[in-house]
Amino acid sequence: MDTVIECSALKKEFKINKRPKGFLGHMANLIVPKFEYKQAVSDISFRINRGDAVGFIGANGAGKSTTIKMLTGILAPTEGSITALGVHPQKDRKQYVAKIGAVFGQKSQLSWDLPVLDSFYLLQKIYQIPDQQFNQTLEQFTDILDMSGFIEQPVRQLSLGQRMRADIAASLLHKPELVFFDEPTIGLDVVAKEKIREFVRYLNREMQVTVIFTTHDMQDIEQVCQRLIIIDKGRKLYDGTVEGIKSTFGNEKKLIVQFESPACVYSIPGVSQKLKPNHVIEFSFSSDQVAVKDLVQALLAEHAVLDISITEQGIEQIIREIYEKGI
Ligand SMILES: Nc1ncnc2c1ncn2[C@@H]1O[C@H](COP(=O)(O)OP(=O)(O)OP(=O)(O)O)[C@@H](O)[C@H]1O
Repeated sequence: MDTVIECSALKKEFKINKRPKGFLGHMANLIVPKFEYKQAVSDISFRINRGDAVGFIGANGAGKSTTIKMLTGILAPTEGSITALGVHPQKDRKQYVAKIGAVFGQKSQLSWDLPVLDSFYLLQKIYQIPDQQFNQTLEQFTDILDMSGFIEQPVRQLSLGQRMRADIAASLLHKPELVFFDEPTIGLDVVAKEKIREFVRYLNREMQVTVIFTTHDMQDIEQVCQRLIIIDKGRKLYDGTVEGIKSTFGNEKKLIVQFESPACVYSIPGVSQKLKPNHVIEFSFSSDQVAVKDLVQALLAEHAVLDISITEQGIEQIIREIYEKGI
């Protein structure tokens, strides 16, 4: 398989100036500055193949942005190695940036006061995109990203959703093979998020662009990515399919039963009970250990039941528990 990114034992340490408090401390710091070291990424290795759509997730401060910055060549790793698209992202920066795209949800690459289209023309010059290719790509993106209504407006007048679509188009005009999306759906409403996901899916599946996607929204992951890398405190916690994480960790089920009258259900092995108002009991169990059918049959045999519903752990809940308890 064609490897697009290979990184090995990546480590990033930030040197932080530790300023003592007060005027004297400030003066002392000028003469003998004191530093401390912050380990943002401790040991991360993975390989990404052409055509992959990889969700790169972790709790706040886990080291996602730092890793993405190393992969895009913005930051140099303290230790470890990266080869991406056959080159060294930092040493061969010029060659590398011509082949990659990066979309940062928190930061626009468009000029605030210029109409969107003018920023696009500027990028055409920077990337030296031939007119015919540029016009064709622009027409295609204007259509798919529904930009015709605002493409001539200055960026500062756009809504967040419009700005994000324009930013995505801007980062793709030079037809990169590999695109990094760093929280592209942050702050968007459900419809706007859906449009972005649809477009990234199209990019990955129809245009075979390799996608690395960081987000805190698990719907992004479920709808866009096949593979998931979870990092925690600068280390890789999980690397596998999205389906795999659901089948491995998503066995927890809840059966919510409303009884006709206050019910006392005997303890059932492997099942925990929580009493709720209106004669409702919530039974929690692992589908590995207890079959739903057996549990329902046992309850119906002994009690008059008004209503039954069952809930499964969604990916959101699975990931929350992994962040809280580890793997
Ligand atoms: N330039 C920097 N100088 C010092 N420390 C930094 C710097 N950049 C990041 N860090 C620290 O490194 C750790 C990892 O930060 P990073 O931004 O990579 O996390 P993240 O997973 O992207 O978090 P979030 O989801 O909140 O964006 C944090 O503790 C952060 O404070």
